[in-house]
Amino acid sequence: MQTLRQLSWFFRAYWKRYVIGISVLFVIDVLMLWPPKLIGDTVDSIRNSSLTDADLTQTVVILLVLGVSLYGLRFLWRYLLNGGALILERTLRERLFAHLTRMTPSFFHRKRSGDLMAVATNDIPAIEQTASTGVLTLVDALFMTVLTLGVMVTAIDWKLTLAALIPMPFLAWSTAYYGKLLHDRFYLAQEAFGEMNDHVQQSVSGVRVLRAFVQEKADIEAYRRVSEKTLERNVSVSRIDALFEPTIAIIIGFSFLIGLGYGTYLVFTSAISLGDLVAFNLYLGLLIWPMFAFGWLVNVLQRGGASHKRFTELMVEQPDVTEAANPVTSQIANTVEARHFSFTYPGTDKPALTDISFRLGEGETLGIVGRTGSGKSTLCRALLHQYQMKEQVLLIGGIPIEGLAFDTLREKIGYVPQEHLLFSRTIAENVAFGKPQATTEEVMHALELAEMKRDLAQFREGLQTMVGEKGVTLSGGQKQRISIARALLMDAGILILDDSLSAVDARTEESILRHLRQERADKTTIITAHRLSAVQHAQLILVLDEGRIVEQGTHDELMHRNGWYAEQYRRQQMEHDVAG
Ligand SMILES: Nc1ncnc2c1ncn2[C@@H]1O[C@H](COP(=O)(O)OP(=O)(O)OP(=O)(O)O)[C@@H](O)[C@H]1O
Repeated sequence: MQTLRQLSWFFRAYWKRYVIGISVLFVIDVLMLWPPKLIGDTVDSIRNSSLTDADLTQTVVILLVLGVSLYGLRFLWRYLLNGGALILERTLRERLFAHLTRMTPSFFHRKRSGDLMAVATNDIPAIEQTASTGVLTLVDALFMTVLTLGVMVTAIDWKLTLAALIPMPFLAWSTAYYGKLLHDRFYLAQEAFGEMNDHVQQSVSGVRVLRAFVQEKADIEAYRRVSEKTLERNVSVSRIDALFEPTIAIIIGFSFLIGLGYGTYLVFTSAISLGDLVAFNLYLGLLIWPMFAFGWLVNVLQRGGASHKRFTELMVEQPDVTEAANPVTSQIANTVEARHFSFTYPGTDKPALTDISFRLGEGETLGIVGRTGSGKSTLCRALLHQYQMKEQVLLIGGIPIEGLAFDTLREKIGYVPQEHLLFSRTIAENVAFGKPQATTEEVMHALELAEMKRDLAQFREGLQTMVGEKGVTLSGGQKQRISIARALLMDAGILILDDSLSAVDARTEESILRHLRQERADKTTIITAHRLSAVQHAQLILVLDEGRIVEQGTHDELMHRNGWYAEQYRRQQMEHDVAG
């Protein structure tokens, strides 16, 4: 019941649909009570030899009309109630999707993507079931039981009715008991399904690595284990499922037994007629469906409840970065500043960045270099306000980033992440992702700046070439350059290239950087790189080590300093000369 209460917002929003659907169900239930009485009376007329042709014809006509009416009405409630449940399913899915898109990276680090997908594909339909089967069984079983019992008591015999109901408390107790077990087991089964989903997702996306490391057999074995676990948990759900119906059947059987035994006695003592006994048994037959329906109701509600719990657990998660109450939305300058900025990832003890300070003027380029794991990407992501941090330490256009509207900050910064992600769409759509209204000329220009125009000529369908699963497989360098083109098309005031030139050769890197300098003369650029040639033209280069700035200055200053930068630069030049 709690699940239905939790969905009350939906029933209120679509109340007309539910009021009409439930009214139709009520009418059906009332109509269903007529045939047993008609048949009972006919039996009595046969027994008394008082049945006339006219009576029989009338009964048959009434039964036929009832049959046709029930046919139409049953279609109507199904259309209304099941249609409503499908709307609920869509609404929940849209809410979940919108919620996921608001979440910050730490959420996605904590949650497994396979499990998130399982909630969308497996739990939401279980919730949908509560709004269709759940509502139907609750309302229909309730109406049918009350109405049938009412007729049995008033039109036949109250003592017989009461006697037939003796086994019913057992039914209530057993369904409640099974229901509780089912809720817990179904929750665990859904959890295992999420885990299995996640395994498939990781194996499919990482199939190349799996093969390269000859781990197929080990992975199949690991998958077998999680699939076995899912099976075990689902079987434990099925065990309860399987107990529901036989238990209900036994209890109904007892009711029939009492009805028949005590009913026959009442016929013999002339307390009721034979026709009454026939009608009574037909009414008892009408109660079979509501009894099973109560069982299903408990089943569906418990499954829905367990799934709703999983759904809610995701929906109550709040993004750890929230927008300021009155954020700045106006135009801001392209400057970047850090004032003694330190940062520790949530859930870790060691700071990823410590006491970072620098100032970058409009039109300048900042180079960030350093050993792997020294904090370069963390600094880029911090500038994008992906994590909650101390206030007033990172400023864009002189304004602390936590005071900027999300949209203002995102429009201000173009970002090419280390892990470039292209969508299964055309090259043109991938490039114009952030600016769908871009003209073909603009897209081509961005590709030209990213040194991708020449590669495009290799593809028969040019800009319309599909990328990824359904299209061509691009090289790492090509993907990187399309990602760069995507960011360049945005023409943002600040551009962050996070190790975005690692998969292109030195000459291509050089021309891309030259294009950047020409096109973005008044705009600011931040480049992180392992190949130092990518930052040597920067006005300021920061060398990070274990999250601290250990050297800073221009290329010439750093070469003069003769530290890590100078040593790395000479080594890389030597390697380049040897390779060249
Ligand atoms: N989401 C995260 N949660 C916790 N720690 C993290 C997270 N991301 C990175 N770190 C840690 O923060 C430190 C800096 O990582 P970061 O990715 O910024 O380094 P990097 O200099 O960009 O490395 P690379 O050159 O290999 O890309 C590392 O010790 C890393 O393990």
